[in-house]
Amino acid sequence: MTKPKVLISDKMDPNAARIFTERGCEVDVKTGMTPEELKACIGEYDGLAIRSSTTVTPEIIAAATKLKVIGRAGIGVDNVDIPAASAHGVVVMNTPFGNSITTAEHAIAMIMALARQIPEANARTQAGEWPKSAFMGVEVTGKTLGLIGAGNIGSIVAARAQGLRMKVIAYDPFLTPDHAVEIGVEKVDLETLLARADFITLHTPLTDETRNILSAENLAKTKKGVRIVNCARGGLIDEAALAQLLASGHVAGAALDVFATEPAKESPLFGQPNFICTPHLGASTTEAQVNVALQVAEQMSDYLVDGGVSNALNMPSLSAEEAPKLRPYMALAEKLGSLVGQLAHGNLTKISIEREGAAAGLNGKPITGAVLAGFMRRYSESVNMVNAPYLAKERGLEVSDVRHEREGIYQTLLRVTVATEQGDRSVAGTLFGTDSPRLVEIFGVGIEAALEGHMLYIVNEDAPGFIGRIGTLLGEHDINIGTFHLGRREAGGEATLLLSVDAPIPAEVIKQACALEGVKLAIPLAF
Ligand SMILES: NC(=O)C1=CN([C@@H]2O[C@H](COP(=O)(O)OP(=O)(O)OC[C@H]3O[C@@H](n4cnc5c(N)ncnc54)[C@H](O)[C@@H]3O)[C@@H](O)[C@H]2O)C=CC1
Ligand SMILES: O=C(O)CCC(=O)C(=O)O
Repeated sequence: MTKPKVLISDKMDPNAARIFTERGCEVDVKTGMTPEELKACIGEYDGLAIRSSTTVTPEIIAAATKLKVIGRAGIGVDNVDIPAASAHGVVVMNTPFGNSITTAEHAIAMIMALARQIPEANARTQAGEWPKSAFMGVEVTGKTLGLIGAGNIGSIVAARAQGLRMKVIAYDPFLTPDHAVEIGVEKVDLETLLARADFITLHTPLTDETRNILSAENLAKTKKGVRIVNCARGGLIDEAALAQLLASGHVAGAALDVFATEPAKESPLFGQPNFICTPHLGASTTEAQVNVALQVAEQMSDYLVDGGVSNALNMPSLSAEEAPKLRPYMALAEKLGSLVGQLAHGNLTKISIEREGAAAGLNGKPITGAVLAGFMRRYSESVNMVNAPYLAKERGLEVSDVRHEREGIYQTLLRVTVATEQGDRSVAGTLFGTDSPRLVEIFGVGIEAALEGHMLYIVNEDAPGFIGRIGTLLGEHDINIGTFHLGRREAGGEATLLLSVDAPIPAEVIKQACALEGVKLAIPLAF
């Protein structure tokens, strides 16, 4: 088996390359590439591991014909076009906790540096000035810290700030009152935070809602003498307005680790009084970089080697422990989805997945993803579990997942039903022996078969002589029958025949099969 190939395109702790190699991947490390260089080589790789320097645009993704996973050794994924990745079936993962302590500590360091103007005092002292009377700081004890965003990093900042005896208030629409109590912060609205905070720190992702959250208008509502820290993302603050307020003295200090445009080579903020900045160093500690490198390499290898999915932003999680148990179900689910997609006609707008017996106790999302991957193949060749739910949504397909704890005849069963203009059509399957996927029912007819390779589905009048006729037709065209399965609801009604053949059946032969006496329907299938 060929090894999955991974490209590390940003500076990353060497532990990442070590883990990839140990887990059976081939690794190339190529940092500092231009977008054109990346585009030229990305087609070779199954995995791409990045930090913040590589921007993964739709053009890069379009060129990444083998790519299965993008791993961000860090938290923010605003440098990855997730909709484009999803549409191409590429999983995007991050490492949501590996650098949070480090980034929170950077924010605290910024608060302390601003309170005592340490960078400027340091520079002027080393320049031989000894400017003792030029610097009068403020204590942080007893001051109010306003957090905008109280997720992982915001919560750690809150805990550290409480240790410094600050009062912490937070604006975060998704912070529950219970969690606010748990982390010891007062939940407030943005207006209140702006009016009350002596220090403001930002800890949100950059989204349409948070972009420019500290706009000129909102900055003007802050308390005079406020100090502002941004170790989250550039674009959260109006930098020009902040520069003006620093110059006027309304804002007593600002510290930015991140800028709207990076690398920030020039800015209206540079040179303003009590302005401090660092070049996106929030996550730059030895500890954090080892954490995120190990984690991203483990996660990406889990996916490329074993199919485990964790911390994916565009796919349900599937732990490496869970993956082996779910894999046969996902194989069955994909086959049933594919079968119903090949058999049902017309405009299909509803699909339902029922899990019965043992299957009811499993993680349903990967099973649903696999059914959709099989089903959506009727519309597009390049469908997988990542892009199938997006394509289904795009087509307005209503998807439901229903669990039945009861066991029927089978100890475990998956049933996939589509709503067609002629009514509901459903197929069902189970796992046999060593987890081998088997069809057990097709459109209400009990029929037991493995869904593999090339097959032919026939509905015919249940009358003597038909098996001979179809056998003769296939034999005349040198088509060898592998397996043969029959089923019917009642004698003398309609019979269903499902057979496997060793090679694809030409369209002309299908036409002749349809013309055989008693045949109502003949559809070639492929799995
Ligand atoms: N400077 C650096 O090197 C680093 C920067 N970061 C940045 O820090 C950000 C925060 O990271 P985490 O705390 O781990 O993320 P998180 O997802 O745990 O927390 C983000 C919080 O922002 C809140 N939020 C979302 N929309 C909001 C809005 N409109 N107003 C107020 N709050 C809102 C969410 O409810 C959530 O609680 C990341 O998105 C990343 O951009 C992360 C690591 C390093
Ligand atoms: O990788 C880095 O240095 C930046 C980290 C970061 O911004 C993040 O994790 O969101």
